Amino acid sequence: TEQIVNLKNGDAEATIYLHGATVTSWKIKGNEQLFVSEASKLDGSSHIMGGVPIVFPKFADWGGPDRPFHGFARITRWSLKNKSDNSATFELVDSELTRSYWNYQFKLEYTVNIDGNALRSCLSIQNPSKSENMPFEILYHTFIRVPDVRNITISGLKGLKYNDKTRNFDEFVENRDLVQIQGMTDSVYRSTPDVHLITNAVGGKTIELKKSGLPDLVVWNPWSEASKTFTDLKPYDWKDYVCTEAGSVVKQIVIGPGQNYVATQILTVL
Ligand SMILES: O=P(O)(O)OC[C@H]1O[C@@H](O)[C@H](O)[C@@H](O)[C@@H]1O
Repeated sequence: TEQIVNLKNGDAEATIYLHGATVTSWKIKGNEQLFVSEASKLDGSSHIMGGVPIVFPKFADWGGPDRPFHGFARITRWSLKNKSDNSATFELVDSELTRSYWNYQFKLEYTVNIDGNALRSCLSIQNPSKSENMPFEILYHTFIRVPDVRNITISGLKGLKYNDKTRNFDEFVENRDLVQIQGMTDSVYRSTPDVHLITNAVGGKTIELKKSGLPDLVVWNPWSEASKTFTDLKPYDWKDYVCTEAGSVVKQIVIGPGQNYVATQILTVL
């Protein structure tokens, strides 16, 4: 059976694993824009450490070791529904396994499309139940490849509240115009604007992250010490990426019977 899907459109290429529907490669003129650790498992035995994993239906811990951290969508094989040269649509529906973690019916439809300098990810989250509301969290766990994480900046966060997981999850207000990564960073910013710019990405370029249906932004980099605690990271990987994770994780989204919710991310190399 097929493990990966390849897309091509002019100068752009992308690869998506059916495992987790994780985009693992996005190249413009041969230049890789995403980071995947060489230590990552790619055989379906764990989530992929890099690319764009999808976090659903819960961000982070959600009750004991039985429930997979960051949800089950990134560790489940999705099915391929449609494919053209430049786009592919994947689907994930509830199963006995997903209901054992989370007892809801659901259908996720995920379309990835490459066009010019843009990678578009569009998720439709559907509640097929006739009677039950469906509460969930959703997040694109994007690993942006960078030459040196110490030189990047992230715009659009000044004045916003965030919870800092490296400091007891306490709440702070961001006072920097441009956020830099100068140590271990694990911040959950809430209600952020729909556009953020990440500077000094591959080739010194700026990446625009545009989101809709995704109010929050998590910024994560483990830095050198914490890196060692991840078996799926190499010791120096932390320098080569920043995670800018567009999501709805502070407040759960609740959709009624028969409703759906659309969450979109567009990354563009400017
Ligand atoms: O190793 P994982 O499960 O992909 O998680 C990586 C990181 O993901 C981030 O989203 C979290 O904020 C971090 O706390 C976490 O360490």
